[in-house]
Amino acid sequence: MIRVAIAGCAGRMGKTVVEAVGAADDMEVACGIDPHGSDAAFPVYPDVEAAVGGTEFDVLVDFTQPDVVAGNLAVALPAGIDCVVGTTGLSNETLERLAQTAAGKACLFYAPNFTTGAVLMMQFAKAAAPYFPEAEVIEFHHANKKDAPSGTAVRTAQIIGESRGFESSAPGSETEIAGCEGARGALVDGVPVHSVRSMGYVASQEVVFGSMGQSLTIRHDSWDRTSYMPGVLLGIRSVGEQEGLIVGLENFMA
Ligand SMILES: NC(=O)C1=CN([C@@H]2O[C@H](COP(=O)(O)OP(=O)(O)OC[C@H]3O[C@@H](n4cnc5c(N)ncnc54)[C@H](OP(=O)(O)O)[C@@H]3O)[C@@H](O)[C@H]2O)C=CC1
Ligand SMILES: O=C(O)C1=N[C@H](C(=O)O)C[C@H](O)C1
Repeated sequence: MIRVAIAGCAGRMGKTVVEAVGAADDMEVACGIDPHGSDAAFPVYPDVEAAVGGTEFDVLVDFTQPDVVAGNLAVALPAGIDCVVGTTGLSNETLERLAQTAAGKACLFYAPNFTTGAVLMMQFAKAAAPYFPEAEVIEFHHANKKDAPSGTAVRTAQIIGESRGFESSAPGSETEIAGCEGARGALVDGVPVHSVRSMGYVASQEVVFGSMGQSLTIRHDSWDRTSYMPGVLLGIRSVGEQEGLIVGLENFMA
């Protein structure tokens, strides 16, 4: 049995992870971590330090918020606890620094998106990028999302920037004639990224490539948070055999 602690267990993703872990044959919810607690059948602690002191567990899953996750990892990793992180907003440099605190005793696995569809969208974008001088990302999320742009959009833009190997001919975030600031999006690694927030969405993204006379649009939609659960469970099952920093679910997909 893999004993799993879930940080953010009372949140939108945390609740779904509690159900998925509880339904899996090879794992159990050891405890939760959330400032408001819950009426759950497992202990819920106010912070990770209290959880480490109060309950034994093998893996910490984190779906909290950008200003919380680094503190959680700074406690769990030096204690030798493998971490599966979905919380977005941490830079690559911060992830690398935190992974080093595990000193080879634990794995830090971060996936900006746990759906297979979004991973494939990013891989298709990587393949397309060298052939199109123009690329833009439009992401659509529910109105309660705290960060913008999304972690998936940032990762997609980084992949496009790395893969295309040339400077974009897109105008970037400037317009030739001054209009409204931000109309051309935020530039991430030379790729304009546009963030839409509406109660109508869970999470969607379009990657729009262009060259003379043609465009290619790659789109992914998450309609329900259960879409992330196979990826989260795969991460929990995989980290025990790993150490150091691993970024992206593609590392574990067969
Ligand atoms: N990688 C992926 O595939 C996905 C990543 N995400 C990311 O996961 C994160 C969470 O998203 P979502 O579930 O929608 O957010 P929610 O706001 O619904 O959930 C976050 C939970 O964490 C709680 N929390 C706040 N502070 C702490 C703390 N110090 N310790 C433990 N828990 C704390 C919050 O409590 P309170 O509300 O009281 O502050 C809340 O219950 C976001 O960064 C989002 O981008 C989301 C979906 C998929
Ligand atoms: O906050 C969300 O909901 C999501 N966050 C992740 C992100 O920032 O990319 C993953 C997914 O898009 C849902």
